[in-house]
Amino acid sequence: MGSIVRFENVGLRYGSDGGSDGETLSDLNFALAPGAFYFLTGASGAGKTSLLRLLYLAQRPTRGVIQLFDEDVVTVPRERLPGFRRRIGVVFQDFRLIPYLSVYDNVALPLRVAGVEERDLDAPVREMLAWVGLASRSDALPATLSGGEQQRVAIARAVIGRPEILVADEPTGNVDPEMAGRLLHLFDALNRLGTTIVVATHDIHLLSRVSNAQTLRLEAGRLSDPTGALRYPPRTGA
Ligand SMILES: Nc1ncnc2c1ncn2[C@@H]1O[C@H](COP(=O)(O)OP(=O)(O)OP(=O)(O)O)[C@@H](O)[C@H]1O
Repeated sequence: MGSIVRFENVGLRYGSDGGSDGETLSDLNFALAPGAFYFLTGASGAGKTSLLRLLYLAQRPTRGVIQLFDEDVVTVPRERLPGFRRRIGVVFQDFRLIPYLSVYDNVALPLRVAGVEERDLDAPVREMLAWVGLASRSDALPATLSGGEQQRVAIARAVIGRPEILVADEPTGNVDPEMAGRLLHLFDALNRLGTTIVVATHDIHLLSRVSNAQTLRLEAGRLSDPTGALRYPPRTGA
């Protein structure tokens, strides 16, 4: 125990070209503490999305060890990956809402996939829609929503299954500062319920808006540690 995510000597290279220095991500060594809030910052192209894709198991590293929930997820059999993915909520940079499903059905989707009975769906879905301020838009199709509203649907869908980790890639990228503040407030509230949060952003103004957040910074595929977040968290129960 002690960490919920652990990267050891992780590197990622896309394709087969490039020499030994052709990696997109290099020498990543860090651990994330359960229940903590992290911002991942860095310039465009620094590798933020790539690191998040490793974290939510959309991409395997070229080298190194990645542990989630104290298990090695690089060598784990493929059929076990969905079980890990269900424990991680993802807010994609481009939302990825299902265009032909209503707001309600988009948010209900993870519960339906997890086999929750229809009669048990309604209350949590309506509660979540109210939480993100979209109770009155539940029948709308995504294309009829504003960018900020779509972003909130994406967030509701990511958190409805009560993931242990929430990963969000530029979740305030398309909204005005007021909406960005509201979305961060949602993440903060979720964090207070115990969810570990990782938010990638190149908007450094966001960083000061969550009082207990730590910052990880990527520069050309390597992590630096402005707030000391990378120090391995103390092991409990020692
Ligand atoms: N599927 C891919 N195949 C090849 N190269 C890729 C792929 N995805 C990303 N890259 C490259 O990896 C580097 C890092 O990209 P990444 O999207 O991870 O950066 P980022 O920090 O998230 O950028 P942004 O803030 O612009 O989203 C870039 O040079 C990009 O071109």
